[in-house]
Amino acid sequence: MKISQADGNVCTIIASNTQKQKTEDSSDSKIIYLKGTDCIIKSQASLSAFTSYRVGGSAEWYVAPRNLEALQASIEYAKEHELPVTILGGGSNLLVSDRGLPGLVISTRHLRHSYFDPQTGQLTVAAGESIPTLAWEAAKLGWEGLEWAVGIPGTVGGAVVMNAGAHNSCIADMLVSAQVLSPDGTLETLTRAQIGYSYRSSSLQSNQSSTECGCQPIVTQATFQLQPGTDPALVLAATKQHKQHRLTTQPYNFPSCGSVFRNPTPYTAGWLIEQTGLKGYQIGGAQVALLHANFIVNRGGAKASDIFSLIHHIQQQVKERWSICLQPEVKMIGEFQAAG
Ligand SMILES: Cc1cc2nc3c(=O)[nH]c(=O)nc-3n(C[C@H](O)[C@H](O)[C@H](O)COP(=O)(O)OP(=O)(O)OC[C@H]3O[C@@H](n4cnc5c(N)ncnc54)[C@H](O)[C@@H]3O)c2cc1C
Ligand SMILES: NC(=O)C1=CN([C@@H]2O[C@H](COP(=O)(O)OP(=O)(O)OC[C@H]3O[C@@H](n4cnc5c(N)ncnc54)[C@H](OP(=O)(O)O)[C@@H]3O)[C@@H](O)[C@H]2O)C=CC1
Ligand SMILES: C=C(O[C@H]1[C@H](O)[C@@H](CO)O[C@H](OP(=O)(O)OP(=O)(O)OC[C@H]2O[C@@H](n3ccc(=O)[nH]c3=O)[C@H](O)[C@@H]2O)[C@@H]1NC(C)=O)C(=O)O
Repeated sequence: MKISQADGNVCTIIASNTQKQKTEDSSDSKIIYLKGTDCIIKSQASLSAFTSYRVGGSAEWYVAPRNLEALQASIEYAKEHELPVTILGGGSNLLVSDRGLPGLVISTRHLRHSYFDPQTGQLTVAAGESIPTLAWEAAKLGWEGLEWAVGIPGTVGGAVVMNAGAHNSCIADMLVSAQVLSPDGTLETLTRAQIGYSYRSSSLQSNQSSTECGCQPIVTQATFQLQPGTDPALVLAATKQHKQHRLTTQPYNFPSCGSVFRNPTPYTAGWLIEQTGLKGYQIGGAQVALLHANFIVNRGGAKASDIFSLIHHIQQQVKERWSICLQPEVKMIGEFQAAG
């Protein structure tokens, strides 16, 4: 991002009676420093680099707070300016519109800390920590419980909200509690039972990612119950096996969001899509993966609209052939134009 220093266009705006923010303008971007924090809010920040599909337009405003205070200040800023808020974790389950997102996108990727408590076997981690990194760290310590999670390239927050899972395990199996920042600004600790989990679903998932003037509950931290005390070599071996299985059954060589659709019991989406003859089917740069039909991969230069159109094409074809409506697991956010 270019910031024009030459025109010296630095101004101060009053966001509330008590808080001042400084802004620097340039022709194509603007930066706002939130007073009392090390937080910078940028305008027109491209989101494609922050999503695993590598597509999508820009956030009207973007911030990546490094601590709870900065997160709260960001939310206050959004409220004061009546900006809708979208929460971005690792962006590995998101399809962001080519037109970008209005309002403030809050990335949790800089909310970092982790503590493995050997007394309790509990792992307490901030929302922005990487799930696969934690899985490898736990394995190296000889702690069992997260072997299945390698290869899921998301954050703790995203995994808690999505109830990420693989190989017959999921986050709900090991979550003790999650710390959540509510839209009214209060912090509360929710137990697994309070979160209400089911397959790839939780009560923390909002219907819309961008909510009007305010935001969805934000997971700031989670505690998982693991089992310490195993020979690290054994846990590492199991973890490597899971990763290897993924590499042979799922396409990791092109950008994707993992499974596009939830599995409709008693079928699997991949099987249904393959049996419908759609493997390899392509719209623009978006393709039904050859290795796994429930993955759509960006073969290069795909637009979000290509992926969106392909999702709809798959749904239509599978409905026609099997009378089954595939439900997307991927969260589509921003404006999309349904095909006629
Ligand atoms: C190659 C590949 C393999 C994958 N394999 C699997 C798999 O095996 N199993 C599986 O379950 N998933 C898998 N996924 C999908 C994805 O990684 C998971 O859904 C993951 O949990 C998403 O986490 P994230 O941090 O990237 O969330 P994002 O994609 O950033 O966000 C997902 C949703 O959660 C919300 N959100 C994110 N963080 C927070 C927070 N802190 N507070 C509140 N809301 C939040 C967002 O607003 C959004 O609605 C895969 C993806 C890829 C690319
Ligand atoms: N198709 C897609 O759209 C995308 C796929 N991916 C894939 O998702 C997976 C997860 O990605 P990513 O989040 O980068 O996590 P990785 O699993 O690649 O790495 C996470 C951490 O774990 C460590 N680690 C990795 N392998 C081992 C090992 N064998 N032994 C010990 N430590 C290890 C890494 O250390 P070190 O840094 O030392 O290697 C790193 O710190 C990867 O397979 C990646 O290729 C990721 C993003 C998008
Ligand atoms: C990747 C994700 O999660 C994955 C998770 O990694 C894996 C491993 O546990 O199991 C689920 O996939 P999946 O049900 O497709 O698992 P797989 O073992 O690959 O396939 C299931 C069955 O479908 C068949 N299959 C799969 C792909 C395909 O193109 N054709 C096909 O016929 C397989 O032969 C197998 O009999 C999760 N997907 C869902 C929607 O539940 C994700 O959620 O993003």
